[in-house]
Amino acid sequence: MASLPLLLETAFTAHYVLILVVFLPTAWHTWASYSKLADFKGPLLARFSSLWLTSAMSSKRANLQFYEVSQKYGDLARIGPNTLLTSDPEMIIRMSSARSRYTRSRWYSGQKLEVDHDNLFSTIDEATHSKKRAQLATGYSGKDIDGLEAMIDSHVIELMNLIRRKYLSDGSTFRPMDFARKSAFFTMDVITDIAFGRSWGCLIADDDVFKWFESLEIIMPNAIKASTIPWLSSLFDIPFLKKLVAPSEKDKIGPGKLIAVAKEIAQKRFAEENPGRHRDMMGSFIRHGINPTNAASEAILQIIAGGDTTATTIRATTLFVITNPQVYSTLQSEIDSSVTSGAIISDVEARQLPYLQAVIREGARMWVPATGLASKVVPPEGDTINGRFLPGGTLIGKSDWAIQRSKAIYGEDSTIFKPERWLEARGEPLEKMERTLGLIWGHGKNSCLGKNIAWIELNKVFFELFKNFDITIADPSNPWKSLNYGLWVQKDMFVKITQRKMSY
Ligand code: HEM
Repeated sequence: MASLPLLLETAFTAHYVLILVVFLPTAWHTWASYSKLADFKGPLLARFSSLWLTSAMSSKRANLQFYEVSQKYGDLARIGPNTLLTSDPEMIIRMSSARSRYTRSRWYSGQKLEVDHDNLFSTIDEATHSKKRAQLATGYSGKDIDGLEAMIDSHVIELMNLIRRKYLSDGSTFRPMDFARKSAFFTMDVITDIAFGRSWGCLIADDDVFKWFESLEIIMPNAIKASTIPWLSSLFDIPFLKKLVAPSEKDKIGPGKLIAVAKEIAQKRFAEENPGRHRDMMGSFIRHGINPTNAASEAILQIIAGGDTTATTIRATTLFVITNPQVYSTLQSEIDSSVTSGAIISDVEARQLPYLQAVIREGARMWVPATGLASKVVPPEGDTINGRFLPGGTLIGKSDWAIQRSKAIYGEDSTIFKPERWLEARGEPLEKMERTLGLIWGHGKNSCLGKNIAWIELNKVFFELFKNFDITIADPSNPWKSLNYGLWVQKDMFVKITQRKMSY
């Protein structure tokens, strides 16, 4: 039988071995990652671990957490052992300009929907990304697509018809409408029409066809968390885990259904004799050399990238307009004085209405639709910004709320909704505002390809909504549920809508 001293000695030895094998390497690793960016201030937890980022991404108000950090710790704040947050517009431009040596981080690879296949957005390799962008750019510009505007018009008409059919209130009857859901139906119908050549018909059915939005509310927060938090994203590198959580083409609803539809449509196209002859988005991609697998992936991406982002701008801008009486009446006066017929306004005409344009810009500024970190990687040789050295491999994400509420750029009243600022500013200050607002779409080699399409939708939908209807928020003390995960989950925005009398 072992003696007591021998047992104690063994226990002590094991203890030391444990310290040597586990504690010291962990301590060394923590110290090494802390000291790499010791120069940059940020929340205490963030200096040593991903815990701060994990908690921010789980808070449902990540945009505000980033904003607070930027305000407290300045232009380059530390939000993780290897992650900085920038609120400097020039830094965003520097990282994404055409010749920049900064690259896309693993955050992007978390944005793919299909387990084994990258779309444009989830592609990290710079050369592959720029080759794909070149194949897709003409289609996205709208130049290759016949009848883009007429198609968007048809969905604007469906939205107006839905309101008239089911949601018009009058003196004695209140028919509340969830504006959050219906604006998403509108953008979904437009984007599925663009991507697939036929819309999902959410507005006509007045239904969440294929339970897309229901599924998105569950999937989106987790997907964005997984791509933002380094330890979570490494978990999903394990093929078994990846397969377990990824959507399946066999699903009858949600993202799995979307993948199945996209693949079916791409297969049918490529089975045709001359698949590139169609004058629609997929036809354009095919003419520019895309293969069948990528054609399906890019159609899926359009829906993810272009549906809810545009819907967020429609909801937030509408909320700001209808809760600002002076803005509301100025906008309606401009609209009323420019109406000449019952037809849907053309994009060209809408772009000439200064107050409408100012309202859309201000709405997009106040409520940035895509607030994910979208972090870029400092090139291996490092970089020096305002005399501070950024080690190679550091991740740099963006703080949209801080950028778009900058007092230095937008003025002392930058936190309020004031479309007039776009009409009052002149010269260099206006140029700075425009350049900074442009960053809600990203910049340069990483910029949004759907900007033009989104702007056409916004122009038409606001003009027609405020031309035809008076809209008030049903419960001003609780206007909507708006949760931020990098993208937004917005719901329960109930409004009262009444018909306006037309004078044309
Ligand atoms: C208000 C509406 C929209 C906003 C604010 C928006 C914003 C953005 C942002 C911030 C990015 C990423 C930039 C980066 O990586 O740094 C992006 C990428 C992208 N967006 Fe949009 N977007 C909108 C609408 C749309 C629409 C309607 C479409 C499709 C028709 C679209 C298609 C894309 C695509 C394909 C990319 C990937 C570009 C790439 O990786 O090279 N977006 N968008």
